[in-house]
Amino acid sequence: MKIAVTRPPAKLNLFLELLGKRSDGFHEIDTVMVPIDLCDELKLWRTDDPGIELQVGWLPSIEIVAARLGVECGSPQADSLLSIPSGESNLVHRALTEFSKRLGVTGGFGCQLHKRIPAGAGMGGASSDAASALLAAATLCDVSLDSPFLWEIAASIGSDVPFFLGDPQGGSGGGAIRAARARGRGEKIEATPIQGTLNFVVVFPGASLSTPTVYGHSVVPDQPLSAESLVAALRSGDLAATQTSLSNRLAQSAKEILPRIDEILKTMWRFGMTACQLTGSGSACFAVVQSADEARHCANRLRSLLEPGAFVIDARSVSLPAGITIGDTK
Ligand SMILES: C[C@](O)(CO)[C@H](O)COP(=O)(O)OP(=O)(O)OC[C@H]1O[C@@H](n2ccc(N)nc2=O)[C@H](O)[C@@H]1O
Ligand SMILES: Nc1ncnc2c1ncn2[C@@H]1O[C@H](COP(=O)(O)OP(=O)(O)OP(=O)(O)O)[C@@H](O)[C@H]1O
Repeated sequence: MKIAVTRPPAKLNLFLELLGKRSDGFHEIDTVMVPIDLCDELKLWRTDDPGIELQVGWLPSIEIVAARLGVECGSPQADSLLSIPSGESNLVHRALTEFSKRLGVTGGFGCQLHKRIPAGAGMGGASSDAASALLAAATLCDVSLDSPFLWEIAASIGSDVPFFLGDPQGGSGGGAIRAARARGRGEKIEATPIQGTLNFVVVFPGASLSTPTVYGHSVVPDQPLSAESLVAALRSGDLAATQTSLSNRLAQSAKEILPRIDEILKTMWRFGMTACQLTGSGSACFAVVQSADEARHCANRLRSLLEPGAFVIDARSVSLPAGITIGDTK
């Protein structure tokens, strides 16, 4: 039996500006996103019976993840942070159902999803899983990875999903999941070259935020900021200019909803991580630091201060082949 194996990456928003409120209830946005080396794990195979069989778990284990977040397994706090749907409300289930319908796939799919990316963190976990499921299903069904209908399905599932399909021109074969600027409601993707690698410290404060709620509380500015200076800094590899061009218009709304975000950012600042901000609609915060060593050092110091009760990692920007590895089970 052929098994597609893939590792959906998380993302960080280095820039996010609100350009206006649309009649469909979404906001017109301008954002720059970077995939990072914090990844879920997804395996997908075809089945004779129609339907989607989805198994979900946490890595390394739900007990270890709960302990780091300082919540008791089985408690309401753990449920709100760690319960991942395995039915139709999982974006992977929705993606595979839509794919099967659009392509007229005979039979169904079996999927094993192991999570590392926190949910409600602004790191695109569910969206990335859905995009990877589409790429894996296309590979198993011999459908080209740059088929326009994959992007249509992705855009219908969520504004962040197309970013994780990768840039068809981005690599040999299926393209690459890499830094990009996204506009519209986030589904219009334009690759943004990064010179070198960015190093991050990421803090998930052990509380999830609802994307619609954060957007709903946000204010569209009269004079929106432009992403151009950040795009130029990324292209030239100018780290200082990148650090001073970070911006996220959703941060104010997220801090009002979850004041712990402001506490985390102030702590990061005090530890010398002055280029720090919220990612996406939160709740996770990140800092851009000088090197991988500094990221490891700062993460270790913050971890000893914040864990249990938060999730602290060092991470780096990545560019990943959208192509999927196909294995065979004996
Ligand atoms: C905050 C970001 O993660 C930044 O990358 C994205 O803009 C949100 O992407 P997402 O989670 O895939 O969002 P969706 O599932 O498409 O939309 C969830 C809800 O967020 C709000 N929303 C989302 C995207 C957008 N451009 N404007 C919005 O106002 C809407 O209330 C929408 O109903
Ligand atoms: N594959 C999935 N992984 C995690 N959560 C999922 C998944 N599918 C659906 N969900 C539900 O979606 C909620 C939001 O998950 P997550 O925050 O990862 O989504 P996202 O919109 O891709 O990311 P962001 O936090 O950037 O908005 C979760 O709390 C969970 O209830």
